[in-house]
Amino acid sequence: ASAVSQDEDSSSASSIISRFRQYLQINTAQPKPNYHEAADFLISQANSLSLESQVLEFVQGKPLVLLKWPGKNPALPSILLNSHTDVVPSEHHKWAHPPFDAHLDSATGNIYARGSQDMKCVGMQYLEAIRKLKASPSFRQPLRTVYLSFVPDEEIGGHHGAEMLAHSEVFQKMNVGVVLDEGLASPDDFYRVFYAERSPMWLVIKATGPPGHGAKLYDNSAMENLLKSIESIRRFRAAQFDLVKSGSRAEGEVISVNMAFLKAGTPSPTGFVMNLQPSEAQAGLDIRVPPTADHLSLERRIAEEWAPSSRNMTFEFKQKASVYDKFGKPMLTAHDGSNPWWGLLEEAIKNANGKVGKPEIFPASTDARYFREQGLPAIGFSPMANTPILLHDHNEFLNKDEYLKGIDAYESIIKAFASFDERTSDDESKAEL
Ligand code: MET
Ligand SMILES: [Zn+2]
Ligand SMILES: [Zn+2]
Repeated sequence: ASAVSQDEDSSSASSIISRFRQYLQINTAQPKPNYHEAADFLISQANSLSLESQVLEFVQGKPLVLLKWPGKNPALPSILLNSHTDVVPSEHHKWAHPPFDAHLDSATGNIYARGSQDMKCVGMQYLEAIRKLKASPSFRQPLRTVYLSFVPDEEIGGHHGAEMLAHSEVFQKMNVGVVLDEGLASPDDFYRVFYAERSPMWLVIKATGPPGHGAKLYDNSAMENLLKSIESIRRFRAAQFDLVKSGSRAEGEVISVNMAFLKAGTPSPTGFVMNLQPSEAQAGLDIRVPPTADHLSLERRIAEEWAPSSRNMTFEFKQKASVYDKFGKPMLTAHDGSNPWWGLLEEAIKNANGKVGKPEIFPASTDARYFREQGLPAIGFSPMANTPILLHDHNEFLNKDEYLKGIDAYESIIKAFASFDERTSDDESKAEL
């Protein structure tokens, strides 16, 4: 076939979908993601698009793929399109289609795969949007440099991925002006856009107490001590949830607390010993804290009510992110006239026939916090309208037409961002230095 027909072929909807499915079929599930296969695939995509590429391995075995589309004016702050390559584990047997088959349902057009929403869709959509822009006669080269980062380990905290990137010398040199990262699907036809996120706090509380006969009623057992905490945590959780149920707060505006595990008991070959009260009991809690919440009072509550030493309890944070950036300000990206990127994004989405919802706080956590921490504006956006929210759930899917529409949205956004010619006052002060 001639070069031209090959080009036409690579831009056809079916080849776009097949590349998406190929990426989805790479098993990058935690805790043993196949990162090298994903990196090889991404580099091959970059080569087919003539993008510059490098693999950063801040931690061995955890490649971070960084792609560059150089702009005409490299002095202007660049655009960073971020996505993570890992996905959460799945209970394979509970899925209608195996999570790494990327099964395409011919009747509905739904593509079933772990990562179809979170967030291999976004990573591939960036690339497909660039493919379209490169092929479009009215836009061949961006004014600003566009970077794409495909980072490892987001699902386990991002410490060996985005966090190290954001602290690296490479990142300094990239002179990033704005970051795009993941958002959430929306069941209605409005895309969701996020200007902040809740900080993760993964807490393990542990109770100890004297062991005893299973028939004895006594005070201060480990189980009793832990249950008192759990009662208190449940009251707090219910009060926060009530604010959401009554409509007075959005999901991202309250502190959520959910139990991730309970661990106690003395194992026996048939299960657990029944007539022995254990001397230790633990609970793991996934807590999410809005950037404007009073996190000091939450920490006091943890120390005084949820794990008081007076009740023989201790606690440990498995993950605890700051709610402040490096200037000591809560991590909130401006979403008014003071941030030109916000208006550009909304307008670009509308130009691609998309509807945009009200700016929200992302209820979970993303790598965007590492960029916001550096004082950069970061916007959470995954173009998935008319889609049930299935991240981390069974049968995660994305419809192929919705995926294709998302590429149009990014084409419009990347074009607008990369062409944006006005220096913000911040850029000017940087340029003076
Ligand atoms: C604790 S890092 C965040 C991991 C994942 N994105 C979550 O929100 O659960
Ligand atoms: Zn994600
Ligand atoms: Zn996730």
